[in-house]
Amino acid sequence: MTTPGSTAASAGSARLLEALRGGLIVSCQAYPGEPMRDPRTTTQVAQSVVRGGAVAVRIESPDDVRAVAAQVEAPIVGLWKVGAEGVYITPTLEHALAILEAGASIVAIDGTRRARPDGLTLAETITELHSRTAAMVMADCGSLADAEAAAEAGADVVSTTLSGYTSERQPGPGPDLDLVREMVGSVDVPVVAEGRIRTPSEAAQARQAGAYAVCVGTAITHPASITGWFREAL
Ligand SMILES: CC(=O)N[C@H](C=O)[C@@H](O)[C@H](O)[C@H](O)COP(=O)(O)O
Repeated sequence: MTTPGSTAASAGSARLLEALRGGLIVSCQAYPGEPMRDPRTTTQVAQSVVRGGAVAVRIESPDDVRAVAAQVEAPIVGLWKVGAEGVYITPTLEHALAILEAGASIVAIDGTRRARPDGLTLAETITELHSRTAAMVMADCGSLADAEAAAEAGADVVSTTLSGYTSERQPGPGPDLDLVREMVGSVDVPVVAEGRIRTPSEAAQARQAGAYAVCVGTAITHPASITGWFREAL
């Protein structure tokens, strides 16, 4: 049954999706122990990428989401990484709720078919998030089968974020454009191309492959990696 609250939530989601259509989402993340891992720095990076035309920012951890939400009007795709192996991207319902509470309007969660640490299924997690909040859920997937299962489980958006980082697909040097094409051809929710997009030309190719929006992180916001690419070329 549709309630007034759910109608308002779906109108908000439709507006948000429209704002993302064809746009660039920039992931602004610094990893534990790195010099730039500071909510104030993340906020300045987020402000800079919005100035450059990002339609949304992807921000990790409650502290960073809270800091960015206070200063940046662009929508936040929030996530919380717990560890770096297995199910580590917003692994539980509680992590997802904390990220939304901090100010994200979309929560990115592990969208693979692997067992989750809190014992909930992906479908149960998404159902709870939809019933308790007005937020949209982005499922970070590693394969076509993940994306199909995530869309079936109620994800509002699916992404290629985990391609090459689970056992299902080999990581290439660049983005997994084949997976973008496969997902676009198979699921009826928006597909975000994310992962190893290094150049404007690759971002454009992802759009041509059918991506609804394109998310770039390292190539824009991680100076240590970018410096390494240049150093290696010399
Ligand atoms: C696999 C994983 O944990 N990806 C993370 C997800 O938030 C980030 O470390 C990436 O920077 C992000 O996906 C953007 O990708 P790229 O930095 O390649 O443009």
